[in-house]
Amino acid sequence: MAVSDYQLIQAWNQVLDLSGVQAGQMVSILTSSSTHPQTLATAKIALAGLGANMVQIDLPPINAELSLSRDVLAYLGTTPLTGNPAAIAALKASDLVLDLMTLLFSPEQHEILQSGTKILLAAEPPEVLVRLVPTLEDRDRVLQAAKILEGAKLMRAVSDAGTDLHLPLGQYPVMKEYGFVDEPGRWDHWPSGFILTWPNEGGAQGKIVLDRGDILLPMKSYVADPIEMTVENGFVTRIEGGLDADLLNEYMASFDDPDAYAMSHIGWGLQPRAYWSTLGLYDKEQTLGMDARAYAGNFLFSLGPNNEVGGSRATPCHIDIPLRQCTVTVDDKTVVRRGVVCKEGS
Ligand SMILES: O=c1ccc(O)c[nH]1
Repeated sequence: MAVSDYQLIQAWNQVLDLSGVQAGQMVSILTSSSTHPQTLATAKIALAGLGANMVQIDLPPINAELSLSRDVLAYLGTTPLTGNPAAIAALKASDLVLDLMTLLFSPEQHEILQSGTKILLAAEPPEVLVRLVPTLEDRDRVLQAAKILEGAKLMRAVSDAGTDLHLPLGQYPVMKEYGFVDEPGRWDHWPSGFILTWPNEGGAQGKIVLDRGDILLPMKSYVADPIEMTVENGFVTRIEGGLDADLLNEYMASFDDPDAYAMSHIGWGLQPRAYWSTLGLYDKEQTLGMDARAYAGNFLFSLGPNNEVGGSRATPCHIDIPLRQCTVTVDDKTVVRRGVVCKEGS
């Protein structure tokens, strides 16, 4: 429901403070046609109140003729920044980029981060931003989980529905999403609150069963009939089930890209203020579904790109699938038991 400008300015103040924004620092606001006007207007007021130096870079939307979905997280890789050296130069010259457009998983994002610039993505609607405004406790929770995941050799996910997934680790770094950018060169997403990494190339093996009620993104649907995925040597080789499986198969086949079936990021949700049920309360185009990705106790796996962590796969097809009721272990620690986050990875 509607958020007052005052409330959203307060939320921006909290996020910018946690992100260490100082008076005089250079902040670029990256926008496009999908940018929410209230999010933009209140960001500018909060930045002015901090005495930050700001510029807005507005870019035309792209990929409309290529993407079957209007969701900005559905079709990745090329972005309105691709091939725009003037805009990239401005962002690299900034201390912080507020990405109200969505650069996720793009080569340009890497280039900008490597210059030391921080990037904070904020594309959910104002009421979700306000409800899930990040806190230091959110960061602590994610950093605790990162301590367990960093250096680990194996993640496993099992469920009564039949999931039994073996995910060797070590090749890729851990990504911590807690909603603000407190170090140079860091990317984060407000709202979030989850931990992720990638399985070793070709290492993921086993079976994933999407049970009734599990979520498909960007479809933004709750699975009605179970979908069974076979994972062999890091790729999903079979997707079987009923109508949901048929819909997913057609959508993924439309990319005509074998990399779309590669295992992408894996991890679990840690955000207590996010809910599995929220997705059902929004029109599909009103949210990216970050509640679904972040709710505490999900096992979130993804298909498609791994360029985010230096891999070679930049497929535009990106599917995020948070599962309920899974038990997730990292080496000998249980981090989620039947959909409930364990304290300290007991
Ligand atoms: O914040 C995000 C959003 C989508 C995704 O796949 C990962 N992290």
